[in-house]
Amino acid sequence: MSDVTTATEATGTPPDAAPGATSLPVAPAGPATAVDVRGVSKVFATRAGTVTALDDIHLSVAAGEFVSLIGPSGCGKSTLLRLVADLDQPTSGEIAVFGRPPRVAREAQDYGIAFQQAGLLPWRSVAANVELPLELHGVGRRERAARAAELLALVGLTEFAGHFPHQLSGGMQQRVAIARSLAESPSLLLMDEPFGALDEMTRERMQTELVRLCAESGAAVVFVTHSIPEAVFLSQRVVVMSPRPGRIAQVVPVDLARADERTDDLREDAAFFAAVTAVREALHGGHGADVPTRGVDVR
Ligand SMILES: Nc1ncnc2c1ncn2[C@@H]1O[C@H](COP(=O)(O)OP(=O)(O)OP(=O)(O)O)[C@@H](O)[C@H]1O
Repeated sequence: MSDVTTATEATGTPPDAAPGATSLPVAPAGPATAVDVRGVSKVFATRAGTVTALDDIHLSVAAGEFVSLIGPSGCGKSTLLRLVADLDQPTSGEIAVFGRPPRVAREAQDYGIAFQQAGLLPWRSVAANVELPLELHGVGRRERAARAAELLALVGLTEFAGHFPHQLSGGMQQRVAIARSLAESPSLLLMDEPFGALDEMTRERMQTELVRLCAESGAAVVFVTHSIPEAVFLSQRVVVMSPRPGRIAQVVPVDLARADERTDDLREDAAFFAAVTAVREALHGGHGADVPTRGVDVR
């Protein structure tokens, strides 16, 4: 059974921005629920038969809330995110993004996307890739350039603005994709293992920056990860999924510091370790943390 009854009670208004932080436009006020998934199932037809990737998923993500999805490889995390992003359709059930069907939300560009594959346009420079969503929305050249410069500084790629994607490492390309997803200060970010290709130090820095940016801009985030500490550091709730057919096994609330106070010190905190343990136990279905779970990084 899906443990989602607490979903809509989630935190609403994000806290005030940290002093001295880079200022970003605040997402426009909208419906209190960013993502509403009701009884969603997804069955894929393959040559070998059917694969039930998701079974009766119920999940609500409040505006401004950070929710991570974690679970063993193949449990349907990416599929769920793709359905929310309107990259595929559910077999049954309903999804709403800020109260609208995913297709309408996609056309209105209600959300930014950063997926595993960076998906950059190879013929455009790094800066031009970051500017693309702004260009599509008719933002003027000067404003686009200023925004791209700000975002590239944020992801540590200022010196590479004029480079082309093939001249960057996989991790650097991923950072460009993250910068692009933030370009329009979306009210919702859909992120599928966006930090998977980064080295540990860059990854932690990006986590800290992301949590700060989201607190500041009021964006809700649905974040797929294989890392328990990453999920705990970033999230207000961690949704633990069970192996195929993907179901929500448990929703673990993370009661740590306010989002804009989640600094690196938190990673050493007893409350942080307690939350990591709670997620680990949920993943193992109460069987203890020494049972390996395929595809989940417990470090
Ligand atoms: N287009 C597709 N056609 C057929 N089966 C698919 C398709 N996409 C996903 N699946 C299957 O659906 C299940 C869920 O896949 P999904 O990629 O969502 O899992 P995941 O939890 O994101 O996995 P991982 O952690 O390894 O990235 C898997 O069994 C996968 O093989």
